[in-house]
Amino acid sequence: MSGTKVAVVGAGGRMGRAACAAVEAADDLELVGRFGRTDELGDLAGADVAVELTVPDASPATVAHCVGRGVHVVVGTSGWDEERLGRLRDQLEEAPGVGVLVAPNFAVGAVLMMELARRAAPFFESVEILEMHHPDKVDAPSGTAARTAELVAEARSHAGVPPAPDATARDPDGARGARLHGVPVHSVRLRGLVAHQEVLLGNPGEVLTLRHDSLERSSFMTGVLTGVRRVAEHPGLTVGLEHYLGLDA
Ligand SMILES: NC(=O)C1=CN([C@@H]2O[C@H](COP(=O)(O)OP(=O)(O)OC[C@H]3O[C@@H](n4cnc5c(N)ncnc54)[C@H](OP(=O)(O)O)[C@@H]3O)[C@@H](O)[C@H]2O)C=CC1
Ligand SMILES: O=C(O)C1=N[C@H](C(=O)O)C[C@H](O)C1
Repeated sequence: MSGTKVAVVGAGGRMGRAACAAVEAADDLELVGRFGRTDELGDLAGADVAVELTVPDASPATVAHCVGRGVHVVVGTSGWDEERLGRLRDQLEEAPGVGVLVAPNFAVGAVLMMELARRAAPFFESVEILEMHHPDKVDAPSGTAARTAELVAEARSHAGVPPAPDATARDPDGARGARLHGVPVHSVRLRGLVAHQEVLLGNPGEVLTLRHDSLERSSFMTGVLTGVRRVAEHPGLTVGLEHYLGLDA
């Protein structure tokens, strides 16, 4: 069955294998290429869309190669900070019609958790993020936690919320976690876990906990396929699957 031609880069990895299987199972998509670390990307086997699921060190060059060949890209790899996104935006200006989706998290529940955190953040004195992943993950904090911190910080700044109270005066071992956009982020790596996050929001006398659990990688596949099907309709750079789901209204 032919349809949108899809190549998966990072095809041998945990996510890459799941993405190949999901594309193969979809009647409207055709898996034309599986690329690993040592493969020449070339013309991406004639793909219309590449799904990029590698490692943060390799992702920018891989995506740049695809865009240079006029291939739309759905990027799941973490590590896309503002500097990397800025370089990609510049490249996309020279590639009109090419779409790139950078999705910090493809799970619908995680996208909703981030959106709910953004909305709730201005109503609470304190916000902290706890992200928990399998111990084979190479980067910390997770891309999801980084994006959540950014959204939370933007919402609080826009609403004029003061910094969260914190009397800590001595923390020689960094027990208070990393600070991303001023939001404390705590990373756990534990055998048995897949991908989990809690956003803790506190006020006097109350705590709201927003929690999402990806219990298996199938949780990401609906989002991957949505990205593949829609990326050509969104030329330029889109950050976050919410923009393809109508959640940005
Ligand atoms: N957005 C989302 O919803 C999700 C994002 N992720 C992210 O996706 C990425 C991949 O995760 P995961 O599958 O668990 O990781 P894995 O380590 O299982 O897979 C990464 C794969 O990329 C390959 N690779 C490394 N460099 C290159 C390269 N230059 N070209 C082609 N392939 C390359 C690796 O090959 P080799 O084995 O030879 O090194 C490996 O097969 C991570 O950044 C992770 O954070 C994960 C889950 C969900
Ligand atoms: O490496 C993972 O597993 C995951 N990576 C992404 C991230 O860094 O946020 C998405 C999800 O958390 C799983």
